[in-house]
Amino acid sequence: ENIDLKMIPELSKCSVLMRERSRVEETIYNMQRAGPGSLQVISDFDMTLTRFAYKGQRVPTTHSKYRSFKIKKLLNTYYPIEIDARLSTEEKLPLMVEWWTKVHELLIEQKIKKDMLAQAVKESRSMLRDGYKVFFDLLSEFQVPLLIFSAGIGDVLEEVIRQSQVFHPNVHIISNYMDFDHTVSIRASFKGQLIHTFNKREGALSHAAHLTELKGRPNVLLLGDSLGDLTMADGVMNAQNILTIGFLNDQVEERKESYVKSFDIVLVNDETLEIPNAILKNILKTQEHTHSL
Ligand SMILES: Nc1ccn([C@@H]2O[C@H](COP(=O)(O)O)[C@@H](O)[C@H]2O)c(=O)n1
Repeated sequence: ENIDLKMIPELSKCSVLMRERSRVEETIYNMQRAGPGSLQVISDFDMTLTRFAYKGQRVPTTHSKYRSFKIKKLLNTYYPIEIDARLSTEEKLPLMVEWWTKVHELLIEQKIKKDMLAQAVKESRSMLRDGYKVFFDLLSEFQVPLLIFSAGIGDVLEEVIRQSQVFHPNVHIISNYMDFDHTVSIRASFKGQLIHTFNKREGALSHAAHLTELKGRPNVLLLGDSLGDLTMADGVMNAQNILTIGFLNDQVEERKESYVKSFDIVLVNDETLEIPNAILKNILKTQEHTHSL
């Protein structure tokens, strides 16, 4: 027994691609039956919860809030490598570590002050995707944990969602955090193990797997914009139903095939959270699960 996807008319839009429609139907149906208590949402941040572009211009990522000429130069060198469909993940890995390490060093050199962070975010052009409020508020209302798993900068990410007034208690974050040292001079280094686009599996196993708030929730809605994001649910114990949604923001023709092969639902050049919201409303607002109790 499956749900009828006509119940979610948004999925018929031409920007929505599905490899196996019946699998999507079955997974949403299973999630609906199991109800909110079985669900967790795991999402990437930059270019997944935030917009990729606005009015033809790239929206800054958490790293680029502190944009300097050198950081921009690194972005121009390494971002094309990150999204190059002709390179394997193995080939990209050392280059990603190199990129993140260099940028973190540059950020440390900038001697960022913790109390200047809020102002920096306020002045930046950071933008969550349209529909973000519905997304965050809905998950909060139904007490569904949202794990934001980001290779960006945690302190900046937190400030973006705080200023957007959606940093609800059900939000949990795994990211790269700056280590502010207030005792000597205010100086920043980074805490813990580096997270980049293609090592999220390690973070999922070492951190996400131990978050008590996520335990006993075998159904996962996963949102990402990179193939590396697909490993974010690898730490989920006894997973039952995983529905993956991939935002294909850039290099669309070159990457379409691999995205459709890898994600259950692919959203092409969609700057909104309309589709995840429609699916969540269907899963959470249906009365089905109450009948099955
Ligand atoms: N110096 C850098 C390094 C990375 N990025 C981009 O940020 C994204 C990582 O954050 P997620 O929340 O998406 O995990 C990554 O995809 C890079 O493109 C950057 O802008 N500058």
